[in-house]
Amino acid sequence: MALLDITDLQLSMKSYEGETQILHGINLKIERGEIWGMVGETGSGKSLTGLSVSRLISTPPGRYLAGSIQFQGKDLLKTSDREMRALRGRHIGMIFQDPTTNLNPVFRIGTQLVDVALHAGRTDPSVLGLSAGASRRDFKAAARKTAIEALESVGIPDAASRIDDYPHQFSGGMRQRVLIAMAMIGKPDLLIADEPTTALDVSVQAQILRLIHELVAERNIGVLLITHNLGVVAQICSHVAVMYRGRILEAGPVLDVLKRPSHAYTQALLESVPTVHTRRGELRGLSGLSPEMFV
Ligand SMILES: Nc1ncnc2c1ncn2[C@@H]1O[C@H](COP(=O)(O)OP(=O)(O)OP(=O)(O)O)[C@@H](O)[C@H]1O
Repeated sequence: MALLDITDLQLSMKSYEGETQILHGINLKIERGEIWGMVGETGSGKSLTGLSVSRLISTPPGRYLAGSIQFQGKDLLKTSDREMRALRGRHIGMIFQDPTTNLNPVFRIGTQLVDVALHAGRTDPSVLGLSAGASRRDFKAAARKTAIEALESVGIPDAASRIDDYPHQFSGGMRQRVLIAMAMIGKPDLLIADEPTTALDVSVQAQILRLIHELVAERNIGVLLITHNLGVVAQICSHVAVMYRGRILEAGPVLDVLKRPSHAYTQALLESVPTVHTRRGELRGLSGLSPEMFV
């Protein structure tokens, strides 16, 4: 059984203009230990695919027209909201783009991490090293200890005292580490990361990618990494899925797809990446390519 098995996922969204189909039959299988990069131009449906797996799309305006999302054999599209809340934060971790909007500025880092640890602990006390009968006080103490360990595991020095800082006392890279710690606190089996390094400068971006790579190797989890950046994919992904207008055009091991792209769109996408040798005016755009050329 695959860790995550998305089959023929079709999603439409309603807006004031009417209902539009956004995902046109997504198929994707992620096993433990794999880091899947999902690339594609803006609006191709990457984020809505990730949000579907986390079941964070409200229905309405969203509507699933067909398909299933099997997570460890359970169809997430048929899972109750209550069960989904328990899965998120425990079995499915999430990291989103901008750490400034995902950390609450008025609460200490520790308060926010402890909240997440307590949520995961309520679902499964073993995450905090406790049994179900543990007292409230035990839960609180264990959640704080787990929060400090989580900060240490993402490389925050002096975690035991930094945990009482406020978000503004952390740099952008450190805040993103906190969000990774938060996503990993429940010891998830699957991590969904949507543009986790886009807001960071290049050297911090590389550190964060290295950290995600290390966590995957250490904990043998599966990752869906959504990005518009092929450089990020080449750096840490084992596999890649190329999206275009709500469809996956091409998917497979990263070396195969990037070295021998079988699709004209993937080729065009690769050619559009600037290199140090690209001269001004040489950049290739993707405009003018219609989806009919590819599907
Ligand atoms: N709430 C919504 N209601 C209606 N349409 C939406 C909604 N959210 C997204 N869409 C549309 O769905 C399409 C896919 O959006 P999505 O955010 O998944 O793209 P993306 O590939 O992640 O793009 P980006 O790289 O810009 O984040 C877009 O055309 C977008 O306009």
